[in-house]
Amino acid sequence: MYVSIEGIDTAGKSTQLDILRNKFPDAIFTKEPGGTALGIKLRQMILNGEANSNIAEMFLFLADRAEHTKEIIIPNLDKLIISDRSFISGIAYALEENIEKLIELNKLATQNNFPNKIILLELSKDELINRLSKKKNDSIEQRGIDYLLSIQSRMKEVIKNININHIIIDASEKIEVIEKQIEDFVDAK
Ligand SMILES: Nc1ncnc2c1ncn2[C@@H]1O[C@H](COP(=O)(O)OP(=O)(O)O)[C@@H](O)[C@H]1O
Ligand SMILES: Cc1cn([C@H]2C[C@H](O)[C@@H](COP(=O)(O)OP(=O)(O)O)O2)c(=O)[nH]c1=O
Repeated sequence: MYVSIEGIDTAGKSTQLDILRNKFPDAIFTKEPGGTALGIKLRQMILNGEANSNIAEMFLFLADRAEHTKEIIIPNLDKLIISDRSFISGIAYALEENIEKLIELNKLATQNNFPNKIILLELSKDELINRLSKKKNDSIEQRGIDYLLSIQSRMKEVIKNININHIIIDASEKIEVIEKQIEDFVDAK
């Protein structure tokens, strides 16, 4: 089963994934971008802001996703896969582009391998401001609060309209409360 944890920067994905590694020791843990050797190079280029074109940046993420799908997702579909981000981020962060067109591009990149379950960690504006203030912001995070909140809204729009089993969790809940909700959702048939 392929599960994706989604959420804007600082939503708490890495924190939950560190806990999930102990709960699901046999699962394959991965991420986008950067889940493959090629993806690591692509992620570095992107986060260093090397793409001047937003469309070029989008295609770099699609290339990461295509490589991730071939190298990690498809070979492990018989196991539990838990990924830090997926095509949902790909659609949500490409703010200027049409969602339907992006779904088609992501179907191509993933060879129609979308997650079976999606977990969205949803942040309030105040909590986002609080958390971003505590870290060095990369080129995407430097685009600001309203940019990230509009991405979060777009994530919710895509998740609610695409027919994939999902849960939306309040990311400002206590870490252990979020953990329990995630584990129950992943364990549910
Ligand atoms: N439930 C939570 N409550 C309060 N702070 C949290 C919670 N989850 C994560 N954090 C903190 O928020 C920051 C971002 O968490 P992180 O897991 O790195 O987010 P992401 O991987 O989504 O960018 C970290 O400082 C982390 O300790
Ligand atoms: C997967 C993906 C991520 N992104 C963004 C989300 C993050 O800002 C950045 C990835 O940085 P990363 O540090 O890997 O994620 P996070 O900050 O959540 O730990 O790229 C896209 O713009 N498009 C995509 O397709």
